[in-house]
Amino acid sequence: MIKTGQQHTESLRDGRQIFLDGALVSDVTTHPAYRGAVASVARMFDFQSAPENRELMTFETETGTRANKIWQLPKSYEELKARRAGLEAWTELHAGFLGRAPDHVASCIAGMYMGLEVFEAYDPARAKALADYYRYARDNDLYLTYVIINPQADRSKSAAQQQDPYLSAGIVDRDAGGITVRGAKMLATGGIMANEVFVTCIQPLQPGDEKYALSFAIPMNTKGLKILSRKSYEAANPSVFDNPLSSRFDENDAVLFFDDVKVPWDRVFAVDSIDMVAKQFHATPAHVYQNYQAQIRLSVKLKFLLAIARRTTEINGTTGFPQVRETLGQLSAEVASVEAFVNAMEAKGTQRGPYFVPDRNMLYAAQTLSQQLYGRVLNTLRELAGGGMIMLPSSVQDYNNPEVAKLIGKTQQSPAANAEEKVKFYKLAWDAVGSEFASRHAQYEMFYSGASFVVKGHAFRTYDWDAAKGILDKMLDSYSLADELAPARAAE
Ligand SMILES: Cc1cc2nc3c(=O)[nH]c(=O)nc-3n(C[C@H](O)[C@H](O)[C@H](O)COP(=O)(O)OP(=O)(O)OC[C@H]3O[C@@H](n4cnc5c(N)ncnc54)[C@H](O)[C@@H]3O)c2cc1C
Repeated sequence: MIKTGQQHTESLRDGRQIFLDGALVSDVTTHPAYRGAVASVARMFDFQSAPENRELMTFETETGTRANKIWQLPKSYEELKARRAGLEAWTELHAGFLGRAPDHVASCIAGMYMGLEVFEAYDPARAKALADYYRYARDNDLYLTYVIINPQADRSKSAAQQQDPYLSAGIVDRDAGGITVRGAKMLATGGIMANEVFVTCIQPLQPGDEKYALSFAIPMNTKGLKILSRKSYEAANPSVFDNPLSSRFDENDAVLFFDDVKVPWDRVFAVDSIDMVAKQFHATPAHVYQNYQAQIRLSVKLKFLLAIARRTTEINGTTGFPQVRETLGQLSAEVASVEAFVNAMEAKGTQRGPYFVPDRNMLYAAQTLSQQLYGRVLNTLRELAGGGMIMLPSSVQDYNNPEVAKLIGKTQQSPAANAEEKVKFYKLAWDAVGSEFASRHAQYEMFYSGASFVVKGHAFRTYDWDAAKGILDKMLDSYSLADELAPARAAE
């Protein structure tokens, strides 16, 4: 099934329990805190279902139906590239500002499915649940989010050692029908407008944490699932002209609380096994595929920010200054490096059984460097802009006052844009660089794939140290103290 925007939007009117500002949200699709983001996701579904995008966005499944390429299991380098083209086109619709657009968790579940034998070795019943779920989610074109982190409380203690044993979501009961889960998870980005959530734990669990070792997926309207939304930037910034990003791409992040939620066995992919919960990400292509998607998204977003940088200098008449050109050159090289990493992940990809998997170490190198890069890029944009992003009308309402509108026309001048164009551009630039929405994005890019020490740990573990060591050893082997002293000793 290939959903339209309308079909997806309707699917969200399902009685889910979202709490915002102390109240229960009755309809996420019309609520002023979320409707802009919901409409943006609807546009993505419309794009994928447009007949002219059929080849770009969809593929034929083994049963002869079409599905979005986000669910595809590439068998070759060429298929991986073709899948990337679909993901890139989709990302351009939101310029990379929907971090957990439907392609992220779909890539994770597809990656888990590519490693189905790991689940089969663990428990054939759980492997069947995963395989059935992959096909179900794909064939119903579901938008999935995930919560894979236990809530922050005392990070020096394990999940079981926290004061409240059900702070982190854990199993409280089980019977022939399934498991019952109680406790919280952070942070369901996009959870308010996803169809289902994949719940598990990616942080290393300790012996004694077995009840937190779970892996399952459930609909967002499951009884007992409470979605505790963060502050809505969209609600605070309803004008598209004033805040073109906050008003339309605030995907939201929510704490999920599982209030004795019943999960049927056919939705449970792992349980009780600390080992399997780790393996589902790292012994299958899941972690690689989900984060490969994230780097594709980031490369689109960085190109968008680079274009803002260039436009800023044109608007301000500074492009010709050598120092400014140097800054733009540096920025463009940094942005190109992320695209280069995506190409390298693909070019160095390897066959894993029937599937083609992007290179793990190239991915972790990209993640390590791009976590540091994002903040630097924002800072460079601030440096190029000066006060232009601040010297702006207070809101679109200023244009309703003829006297103020005239003064705006007089004071907003540029060699490359008229007053309205200049204001329009700088409001967008500020929303990308300096608004509360932008600040949350800086936090997102630093943390969505784990704290930096975690990501660097992956880079350390997967680097081909032997190859590097071989070069060093060859050099060391090419000389010795004995060789150096030999002529003198021979002459003695
Ligand atoms: C905007 C945003 C959206 C997110 N969306 C999602 C989502 O959709 N789904 C999801 O599951 N998660 C999501 N997350 C959570 C994200 O995965 C975590 O923030 C990330 O894994 C880091 O975990 P943490 O926040 O608990 O930080 P912590 O693990 O508490 O780390 C914070 C800092 O504490 C220090 N620290 C902590 N532990 C150690 C240690 N052992 N050794 C050394 N230093 C340490 C480091 O300085 C570290 O940077 C999101 C986070 C953000 C900010």
